[in-house]
Amino acid sequence: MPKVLISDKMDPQAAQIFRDRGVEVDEITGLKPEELIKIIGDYDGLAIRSSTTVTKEILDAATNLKVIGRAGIGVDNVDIPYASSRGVVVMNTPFGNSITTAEHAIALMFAVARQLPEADASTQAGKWEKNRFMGVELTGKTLGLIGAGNIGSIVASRALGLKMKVVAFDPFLTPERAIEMGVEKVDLDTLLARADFITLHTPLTDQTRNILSRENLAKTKKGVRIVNCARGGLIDEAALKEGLESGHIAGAALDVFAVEPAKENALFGTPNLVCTPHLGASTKEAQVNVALQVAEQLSDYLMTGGVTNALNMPSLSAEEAPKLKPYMALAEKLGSLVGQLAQDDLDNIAVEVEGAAAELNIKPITGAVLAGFMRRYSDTVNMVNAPYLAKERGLDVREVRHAQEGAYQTLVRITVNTSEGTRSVAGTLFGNANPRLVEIFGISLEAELEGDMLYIVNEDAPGFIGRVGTTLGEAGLNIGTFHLGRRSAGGEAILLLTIDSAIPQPVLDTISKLPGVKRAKALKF
Ligand SMILES: NC(=O)c1ccc[n+]([C@@H]2O[C@H](COP(=O)([O-])OP(=O)(O)OC[C@H]3O[C@@H](n4cnc5c(N)ncnc54)[C@H](O)[C@@H]3O)[C@@H](O)[C@H]2O)c1
Ligand SMILES: O=C(O)[C@H](O)COP(=O)(O)O
Repeated sequence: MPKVLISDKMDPQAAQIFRDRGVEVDEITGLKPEELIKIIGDYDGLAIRSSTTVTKEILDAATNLKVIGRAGIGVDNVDIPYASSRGVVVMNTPFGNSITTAEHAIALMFAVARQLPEADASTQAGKWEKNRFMGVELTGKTLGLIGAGNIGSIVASRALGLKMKVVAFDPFLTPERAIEMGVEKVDLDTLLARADFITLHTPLTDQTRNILSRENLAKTKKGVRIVNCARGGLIDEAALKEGLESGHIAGAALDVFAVEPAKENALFGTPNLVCTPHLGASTKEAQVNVALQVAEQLSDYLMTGGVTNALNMPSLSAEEAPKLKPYMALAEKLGSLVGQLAQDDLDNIAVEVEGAAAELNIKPITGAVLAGFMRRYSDTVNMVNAPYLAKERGLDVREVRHAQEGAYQTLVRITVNTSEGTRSVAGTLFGNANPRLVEIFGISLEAELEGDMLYIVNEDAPGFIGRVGTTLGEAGLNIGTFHLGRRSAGGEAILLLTIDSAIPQPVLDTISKLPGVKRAKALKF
């Protein structure tokens, strides 16, 4: 039974879903990194929010870990490249808390426009400072959205409802989508010059880090108010403090900070600053959503192989997974066959699907081909890290679909260009379930790729098969299955045998020296 650790506070329904789906679950929150390192080796899955940081050291200790699920959106607390290189799938729940977070951004915008926290504190202190708090209306003001994805677009729709004008800077926002959202797409400098309010809704990346830098803050309109409900590193906090103190920035509301938990921060106490402790996603509704989603996604992956919302692997729905599984088994075997037989250090591989296979999601099939193929370089390759390792090695991967059926109702073919020319192998599924090799280097040959196998390329000649049988027999090796194909009578032939045990090198050497043998190789599947 797979085992999952929930290491951050999560709605209790998550644990219940794991149990209902046959996954063992432990909930241990507040662990220090060294404590997590000690126990993580026991788990197949890890469910987190933003408090657990998944570092290289934790991943190195996570010897059984297959999947990390983030109950929320931001995954900047997970070393995704390293998780990928270790074959660990990383998933998030990209929509579960978007409305809640957008509402928090709007709430902060009102709070900063009307100085609500300070007015509240003053009133409850008995001061009745009616003349101290003079706010601004949102109606008619320009909101500058930096990032117009899921949350940004919800903020835009709410702001339009409040009769604001919305301009958006997002390099990936298409003009059509901008029109659909009712916003004006602008460049960053235009946004900075025109916005009365700026809200941030991008992930923290190398491109967005410090997007509101000192230089960019200086380009904002005097009296601008800034709301950050995305990630702390997006704003230069020291420059923001100076802007607030000088009065150039009329107010700022921050839910997120460069260093969290932000128990101390130079910004605290600055005038016209409103702060919340990373509460963007903290509503009952959002927490139920993300907890249910993450538990379902992790259970699906661990129990059925279904992949949803993965950041480092193509999606594979729980409905698709059973259909694709036999194809992935076939693809992995074909990839492994090519990897074992390739004599060159290949820099290209093409995956072609034909007939029924062409109607399926090709990405998992390609992932499986690469996993099989890349095993020639490393034993720890799987579908998650294979595409990354392939990219690292500069392997050019091509995918081709042929909707038309050929000789087989469904076919997967792998082709590589080698120094000796183009080579391809192909396989099909018998009964939609059983992977079979059907062609190897232009020769028709049907075989199951299973266990220890012996591959021989020879000149077709009388008595050859007998000599191979005798050599194996004399070495005490039992032939399980026997498959033969040839280009033409007397031409090049391929012999593929399953042997009940591994083939010792001296036996292979003897076979290689038999008359007519061009190549003999032991294979393992
Ligand atoms: N405060 C919270 O509790 C809380 C809750 C949920 C999400 N978040 C954070 O909010 C942010 C946005 O989440 P989302 O769901 O809208 O993400 P999203 O992926 O749907 O949208 C992000 C948008 O940013 C845009 N973008 C990327 N690079 C950019 C750049 N250089 N300049 C401008 N735009 C750029 C993308 O094109 C995309 O449209 C994330 O950082 C997420 O972690 C915070
Ligand atoms: O990216 C997110 O989903 C938010 O930052 C929420 O973080 P939390 O789950 O720690 O509240």
